[in-house]
Amino acid sequence: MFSCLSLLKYSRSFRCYFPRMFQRAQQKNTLAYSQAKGNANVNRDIHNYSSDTFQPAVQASEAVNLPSPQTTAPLKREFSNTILQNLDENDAFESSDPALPIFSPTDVQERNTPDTLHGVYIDENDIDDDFAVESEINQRAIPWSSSPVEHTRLTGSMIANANRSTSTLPRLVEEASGSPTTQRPLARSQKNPIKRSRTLPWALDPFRYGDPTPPKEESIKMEPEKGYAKSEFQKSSTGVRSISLDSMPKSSTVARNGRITKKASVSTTASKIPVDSSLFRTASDPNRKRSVPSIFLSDEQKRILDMVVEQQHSIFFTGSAGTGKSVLLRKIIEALKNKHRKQTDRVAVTASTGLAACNIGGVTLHSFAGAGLARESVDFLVSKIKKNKKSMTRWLRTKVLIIDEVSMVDADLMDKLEEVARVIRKDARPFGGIQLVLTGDFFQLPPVPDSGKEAKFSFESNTWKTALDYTIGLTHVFRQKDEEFVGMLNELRLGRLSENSVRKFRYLSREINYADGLLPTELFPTRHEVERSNGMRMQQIHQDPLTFTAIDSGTVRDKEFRDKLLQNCMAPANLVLKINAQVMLIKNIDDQLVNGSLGKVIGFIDEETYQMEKKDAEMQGRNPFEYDTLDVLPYDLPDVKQKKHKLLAMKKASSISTKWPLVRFKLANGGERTIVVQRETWNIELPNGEIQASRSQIPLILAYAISIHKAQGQTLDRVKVDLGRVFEKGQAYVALSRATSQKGLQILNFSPSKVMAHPKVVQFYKQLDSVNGIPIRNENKVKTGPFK
Ligand SMILES: Nc1ncnc2c1ncn2[C@@H]1O[C@H](COP(=O)(O)OP(=O)(O)OP(=O)(O)O)[C@@H](O)[C@H]1O
Ligand SMILES: [Mg+2]
Repeated sequence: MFSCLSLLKYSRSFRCYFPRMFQRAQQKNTLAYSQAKGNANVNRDIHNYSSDTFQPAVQASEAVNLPSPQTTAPLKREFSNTILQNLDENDAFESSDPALPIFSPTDVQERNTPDTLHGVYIDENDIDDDFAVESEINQRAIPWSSSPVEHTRLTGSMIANANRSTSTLPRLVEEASGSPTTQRPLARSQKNPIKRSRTLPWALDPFRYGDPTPPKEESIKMEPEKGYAKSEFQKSSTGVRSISLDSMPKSSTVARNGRITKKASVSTTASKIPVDSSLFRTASDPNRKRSVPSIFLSDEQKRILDMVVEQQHSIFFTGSAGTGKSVLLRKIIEALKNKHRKQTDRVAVTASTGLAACNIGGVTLHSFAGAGLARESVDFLVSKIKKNKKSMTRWLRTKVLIIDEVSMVDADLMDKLEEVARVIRKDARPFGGIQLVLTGDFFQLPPVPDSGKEAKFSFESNTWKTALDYTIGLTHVFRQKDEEFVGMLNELRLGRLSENSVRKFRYLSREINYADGLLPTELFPTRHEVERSNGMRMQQIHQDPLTFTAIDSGTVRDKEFRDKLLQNCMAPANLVLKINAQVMLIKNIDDQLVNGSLGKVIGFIDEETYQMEKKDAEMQGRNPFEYDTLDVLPYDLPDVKQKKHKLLAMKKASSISTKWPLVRFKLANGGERTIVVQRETWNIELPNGEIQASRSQIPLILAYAISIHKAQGQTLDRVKVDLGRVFEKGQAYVALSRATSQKGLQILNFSPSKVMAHPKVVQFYKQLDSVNGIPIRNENKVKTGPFK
């Protein structure tokens, strides 16, 4: 009788005639599932934060009686909540008040408008379905461009703009993708049943824990291939069931012996690269390396890649700043898109904030969901999504949902979207069977709460317990090579500093004089301070400014709305440069010139002048542009006739041609390279390939100052941080962990009270740690237990 009823409940006609009841039954089902899962999860999870990194710091802090975060927390919490309640995501860490990060009542009111509180989101009704797809025209690649051809592809209205301008950019058109077709909800493959075990038996890093000094040899031998090993559950002394990654089945793609060569790694190549004597590398240069730096994933990164792509597990991977989360995420996206290359809309690339989304070429989680700010009930959100074909299709087609910077996603949003997914996809499994790939570091910037509410971290959501198969931590810090500095940053991360570290951080207040004259980038908590600092520096340069205006395009035609989407983009709408201005590259160009590279504008140049100088230099056997500014060029020529000819040619060329900044970059190895910097593209792209908004701009920003919010994710060789106005938990850690070394870091107003870790986060990571203990590591071999 009971089973007959159950059958009836799930039959098609039952669904048709009693949809609410069906929905409730599904929810009940999942709730039961969640409860069972939740219980199982008491014993859950992984860790990576061995007591090596946690405990000594804590004890040391207690020993010297430093103010703990707990003692200062209530005041700060109140303070930061006041601010956070009234901010949108872009302004969350950037007050408009120069003195203090507090807002005036009008500011608060303005910022409190519903559509700004959660930053950018897409109202699907704003998108024109009938956006005309333009055909491919003139694919001529520019031979002297500093940009890879694929970065100069134009879309939509960009083409019209580009055609109107005198730009010599190649007129390429993105191949437009058609609207996705609605399909039946697809469940996750039955071949990959969801494993509900929690693990964190992570390999301790050979560099950090085995031998503190990196091996001298050219290559570092990683674990030998073990092939497919049976998943092996082990019981720790605390009764925790853990599964070792080492015993996870490995696919052939990543099970191969991982050999990381120093040469291949960005972080280790620098000292080996000779000073670039050719200075110019143009598209026609055979030696020119294109695209992003070639990075070989470490063994732990490869395993996560495998677990996501081949084994299709739902995963949260974390790790301290600089452990390569973003590098790994980009590889995961690439691999998943390749895997689903015929149906790329199966992979939804999203991030909690517009800035993070723009950095990975995705959309915000809100935009993906198509549920606006998602403050309403699940029923309301479901009906809203159902009314919009595009949103509906997205929910039905998505197989993998990637969320970057998940530390800034609120728990309530997570739970709502999880339920929405189940209801819309008519699939009672967590998140309607969508595979989740989450990444971020909860010790960095926290979620922005709704007005009047306290923000809850996503790890506090029910979804966290039910939808994730594994929580995995990356342990090897790539950004800093100095073990001592890594240790100090770890203590900072936890908000517990030893006396020794406090002394060392205080010592870093000293002035640093850089022989080459390039100044460190200053990081500030508020946007106002950033603008003031950059403005002041630019004023001191007595040169004519040149403004580079971004060419924006995309399927969103409403300019205001598109601007809003793009306001989080690292590339500004208007870039004002002057000769001698200090700039920072915001895209990876090749192995040497990467996001964060510092340089100085030495001139503005058009193609003809560039080619002419290159030719002259070749003929004279010298390096082209070996002068401080372009002004000296013609006068340096020995022959008067030649000089005159050149001046005339330059005049002619400059009157008709677009000029680009010629920038002399400082390389990590101490050398220099001078390149012409051309436009690159940033896209805000929906899973179906539709580019909602696109910005084509010179990949440079003024490097005198940037906000801590914008610096999140960056790697910087020269940094100056004033902690005087830091007001949010995680801010000091985010700011200081951008630096690659103590040598290139100056800290003003350091105080242990500025170092605040959220107690819930400390607890979250501590729990993970104390549940599973430390995996024992023996040489290069990872042991699966027993755990302490
Ligand atoms: N496998 C690798 N080999 C060599 N270098 C790497 C590797 N992975 C990451 N890196 C380098 O380490 C630095 C930090 O990487 P990444 O920005 O991905 O770290 P992250 O964990 O995302 O840091 P954050 O939390 O600060 O955003 C970058 O310079 C990156 O190029
Ligand atoms: Mg990152």
